[in-house]
Amino acid sequence: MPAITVDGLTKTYGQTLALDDLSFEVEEGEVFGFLGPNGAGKSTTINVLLDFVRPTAGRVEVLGLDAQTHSREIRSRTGVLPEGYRTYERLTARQHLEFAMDSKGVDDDPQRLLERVDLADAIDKKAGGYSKGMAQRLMLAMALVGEPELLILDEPSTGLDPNGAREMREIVRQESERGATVFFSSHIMEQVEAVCDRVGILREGEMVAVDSVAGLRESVSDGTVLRVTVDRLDDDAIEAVRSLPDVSEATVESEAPPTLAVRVDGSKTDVLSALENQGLEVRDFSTSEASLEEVFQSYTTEVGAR
Ligand SMILES: Nc1ncnc2c1ncn2[C@@H]1O[C@H](COP(=O)(O)OP(=O)(O)OP(=O)(O)O)[C@@H](O)[C@H]1O
Repeated sequence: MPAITVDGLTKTYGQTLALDDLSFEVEEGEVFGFLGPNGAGKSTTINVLLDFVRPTAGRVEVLGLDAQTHSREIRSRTGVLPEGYRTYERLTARQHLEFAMDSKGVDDDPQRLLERVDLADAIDKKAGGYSKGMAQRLMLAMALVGEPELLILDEPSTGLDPNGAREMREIVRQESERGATVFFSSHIMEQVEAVCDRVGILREGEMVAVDSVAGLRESVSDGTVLRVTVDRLDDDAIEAVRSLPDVSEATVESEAPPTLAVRVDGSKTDVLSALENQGLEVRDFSTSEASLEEVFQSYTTEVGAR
């Protein structure tokens, strides 16, 4: 049984089509990264999973239960870090966790939970004095209460410094080892690389790719990127490269030294020949695997859209 099933999910807000016939599954025990640029529909999807938002059409199941008719049970078995959630200024970390335990009807150890997120020192301090990163750590600890079967984290690295982001990844890994399914959204590709079994890329309410990070790289990397330094830049030469059948993209990467970045699926020599045939001198070239940023761009920008 998948931990999450989204089938033909559509959500409109007035004239805005936030989700457009979206379908995907997250397997039990999987760490699934849900990626997409701002406004792609990530939070809307998460809000439907938790029944904070009602779908316009489609079916959504979480832990095998209908998200609308069984939202209470789903929430009691799920740890959630919602986007834009605010802490209560006058409550301490301990009180926040006690509140989370009460509302879930479970027992847990606030000290142990706060140690995991490196906030144990602040256990009896009021959240009003917390930095953004501390508040985010506290909210993560609240999501971990009661060893949930499923963790749904909306942009969990928001407000965290690089150390905090690393610790967050470590916690995701530990939770996964314990057997939990983890579903988290991000608009930063690099954050998902280290921890995700699979990644889904959302664009304008549609899933444009679902695969492992390696699989995504490969799919773009028909997308090996060839970097060619030439003696000068020339529009006709760039056009000639673009028109080659194996080239999906050719852009000017730098003016000095004049360098082109060419995404090429087949023969690289064809690219070099095309430039030379246009009277350019090739001074240097190198190839590289598609970076994660390029993968993300390739799937989510107008120009690079596949
Ligand atoms: N309550 C709402 N009322 C009207 N429009 C909304 C509402 N919530 C979201 N939208 C619109 O739905 C679309 C998807 O938004 P959503 O917040 O789900 O995207 P997101 O991928 O989570 O973005 P971000 O990375 O910026 O958080 C956007 O066009 C947004 O403006």
